[in-house]
Amino acid sequence: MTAAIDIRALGYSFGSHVAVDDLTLEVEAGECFGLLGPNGAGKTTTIRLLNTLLPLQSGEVEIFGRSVRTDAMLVRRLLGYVPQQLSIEGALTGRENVEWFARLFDVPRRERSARVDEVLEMVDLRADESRLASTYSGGMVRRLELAQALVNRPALLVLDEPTVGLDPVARDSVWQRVAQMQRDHGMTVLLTTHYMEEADELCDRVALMHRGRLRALGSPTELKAAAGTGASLEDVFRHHTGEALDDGEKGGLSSVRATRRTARRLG
Ligand SMILES: Nc1ncnc2c1ncn2[C@@H]1O[C@H](COP(=O)(O)OP(=O)(O)OP(=O)(O)O)[C@@H](O)[C@H]1O
Repeated sequence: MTAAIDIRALGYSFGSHVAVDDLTLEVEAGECFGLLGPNGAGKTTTIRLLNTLLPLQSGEVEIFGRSVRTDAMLVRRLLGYVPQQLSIEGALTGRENVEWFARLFDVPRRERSARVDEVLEMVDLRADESRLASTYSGGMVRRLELAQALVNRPALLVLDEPTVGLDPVARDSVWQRVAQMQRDHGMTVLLTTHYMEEADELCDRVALMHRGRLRALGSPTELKAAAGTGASLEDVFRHHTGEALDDGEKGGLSSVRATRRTARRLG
């Protein structure tokens, strides 16, 4: 069966700095797959390579058998993407934001209105669709971004740190939506998160990245069992790298959390 994501010997450098180093990884169709690691591990670079936002330097990536190198337009049609940075427009209403994406992704004109209704329903924002997005809470903004990413009915949903900076209730609500959509639509989901307990609960398999390299790959249960009795995914990471997960660069996890917290409300 064709893999949803097939990454082979992927490498990417910013000048002399190696961000992704010989990464080989397959994600199966229908899987919820977590890419985990501290700041600077190379997760966002990997995601930007597979969603065609960065050009490949070395290695190959195929999405459902389509090469990102030669079939970039087809790959984009297969993908929904929620980036780390906010991607919604505060001066538009929630509904207008989703309509804008529907146009951008060529959802046929006569289907647009029904599709927008459908995704706003999925993320529970129908009642608030006429409010300006600048009045939304952080959790509502993230759910609106999910609706945008889903409006072209992607086979693969890619989420880069979708819940960092949100409070536990808002995080839970975003994850519940993702899990439900995956169940209901058989979508493949690739996500990055700093929240190990969530990765543990949601992901069928995870890859631990550290300094651009793959350090461990497997189901959370397998990885934890191999790291010792009672081990958590944090322990698994320490076991494979000798470092704690929040020992990354740029001030580590707390600085990213702070960044997202300030970005929580638009306007
Ligand atoms: N545009 C850029 N120019 C130079 N270096 C970059 C650039 N983008 C990323 N890097 C560097 O490449 C490495 C990998 O960064 P990347 O953003 O992929 O990591 P990450 O695992 O996603 O971390 P984070 O959670 O902070 O986004 C880091 O050392 C980072 O500083």
